[in-house]
Amino acid sequence: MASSFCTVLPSHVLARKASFPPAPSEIFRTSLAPERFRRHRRRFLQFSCPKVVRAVSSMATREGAATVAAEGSKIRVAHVLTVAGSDSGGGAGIQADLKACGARGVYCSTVITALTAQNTAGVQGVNMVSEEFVAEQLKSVLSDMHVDVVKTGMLPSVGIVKVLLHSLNEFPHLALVVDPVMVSTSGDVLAGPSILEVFREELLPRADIVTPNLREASTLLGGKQIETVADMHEAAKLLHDMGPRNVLVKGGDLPGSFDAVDVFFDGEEFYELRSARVRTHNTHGTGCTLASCIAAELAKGSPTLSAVKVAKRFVETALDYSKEIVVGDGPQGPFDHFLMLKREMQGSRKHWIFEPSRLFLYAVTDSVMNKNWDRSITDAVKAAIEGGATIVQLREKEAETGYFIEAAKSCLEVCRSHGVSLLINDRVDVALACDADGVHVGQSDMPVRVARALLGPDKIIGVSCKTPEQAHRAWTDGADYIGCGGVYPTNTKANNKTIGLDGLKAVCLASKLPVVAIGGIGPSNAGAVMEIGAPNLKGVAVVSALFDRECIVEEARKLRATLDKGKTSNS
Ligand SMILES: Nc1ncnc2c1ncn2[C@@H]1O[C@H](COP(=O)(O)OP(=O)(O)OP(=O)(O)O)[C@@H](O)[C@H]1O
Ligand SMILES: Cc1ncc(CO)c(N)n1
Ligand SMILES: [Mg+2]
Repeated sequence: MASSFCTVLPSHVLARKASFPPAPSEIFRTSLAPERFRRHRRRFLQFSCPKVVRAVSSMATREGAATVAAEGSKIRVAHVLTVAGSDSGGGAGIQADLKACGARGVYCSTVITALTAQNTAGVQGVNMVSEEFVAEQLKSVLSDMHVDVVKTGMLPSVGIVKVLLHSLNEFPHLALVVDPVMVSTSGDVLAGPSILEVFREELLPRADIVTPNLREASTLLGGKQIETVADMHEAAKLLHDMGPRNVLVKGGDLPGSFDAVDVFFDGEEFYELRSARVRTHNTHGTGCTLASCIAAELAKGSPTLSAVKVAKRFVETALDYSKEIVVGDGPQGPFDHFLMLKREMQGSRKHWIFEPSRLFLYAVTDSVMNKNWDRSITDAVKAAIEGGATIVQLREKEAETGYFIEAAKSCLEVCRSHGVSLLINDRVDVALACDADGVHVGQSDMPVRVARALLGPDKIIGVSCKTPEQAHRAWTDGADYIGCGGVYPTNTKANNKTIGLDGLKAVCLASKLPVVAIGGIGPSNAGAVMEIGAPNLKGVAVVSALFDRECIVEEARKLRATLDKGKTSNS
């Protein structure tokens, strides 16, 4: 059988590799930037079996999907090897590299050159790994794994640099990102002046990009003063003369600068990359993260300047998200690569596992009703909760997005303070923007699987179902509950088929998920609905019976009393 193998490698590697298109029915490797790959995808695919077609099609179209190759039904992922030191504090070095690659969707293997005892106060100790053992780690990884880009951080001795150069010679196709780590921001020496010569003479000429901070650029250039953006241009040019294909002089430490300015030079053009300077002490590991992100983007196939721009934006965003987090008591803290810690630490969000009993009295808001009764969404939600609602869904079909997000945030505060979950109808984007507890989708809204992929594992997803088949699908797609109806006729939804108590019962029996009944339910019939005798029917959802009434609190109390009564008589 003809075997098919295709690899998309960064454009800079393309320059070093064979021509395109490769011959069919032979093992081929080619190297294409994603733009070119997309254009040539058809030609690629005609050589490949259907499984390869599927794997390869998804890889160049999904942003951040770091697949670089398909072989039969197997998919190879973009892969960065970091050769760096460990930071016990977890903010810089190997730990930052792993997190950065993880956050950018790229696999990361590690060759550790040194162990540092380090925290937010500084570096307390360094324990170098022997040259032999660095060589052994390199051999283990490179002899077995398909690495796309090597990224270097702390290289504490000339011997270790030599060992690395030896491996790079054996694998000339590997792209190389050099972060010339020398002194930590706390002022501690991570690699002494003895390494300068081998850096200048051998490592930099091999690099696709080198990313010194101001101090490192100055040291590599024999002590040149770098105090202005103009000096950074000059330094980038002089460093480029040493042989790397591209240079990025980082200005994180540029004195008196309102922006965080980095200067990129590709040998022809200079680019000043500016971002807002985030006011924070949590900048430990920015350099390692930036270089790893660049490596990750190169591994996915980005051109170098794009990789640098994405990496810089990533660092800026992560710093902004983490500006208030506190991890240690020292002057320079780490930041959160996954943009999650702040939310967790604020303590407002409790990660409860979805508890089906929450469906008991499910209040669904309606923008038209609120307008008719001249109420804000927040006031309506407050009243429903006061009356005993156990979960709230915002169903704001007409609301403009900006207004909807603000209203949802305000409702979320109310809900959180009462331990009530808040879901958003249909609008996954709004749920994400305000960090709601989940969404409720209809059969023609965003599919549950897609919503789950966007929202992650711990958000609640409910889906409307009228039939046992839909209920089964909801389960296999990863929903948490189903909304079943309309049980009785209702004016809330035009042309909505009524399924009656029999239809509700059929869906409950077929469903492995908890069910909430909806459609024309109020205090007069809620009892009958709950009496159908399905253990997974956990509650009723109401719209008009609450929100199209003068006093929401009173109506909610009445409903709650009916439901509570049914519960006690059944137990
Ligand atoms: N406060 C800040 N706000 C925004 N961006 C910043 C800030 N500080 C640094 N950066 C950016 O972070 C990246 C890393 O630059 P920096 O000069 O901090 O590297 P570094 O000194 O090698 O970092 P470290 O040694 O702490 O890992 C650059 O793109 C820089 O512009
Ligand atoms: C291990 C290690 N590598 C790099 C840096 C630079 O931030 C650091 N502080 N520690
Ligand atoms: Mg650095």
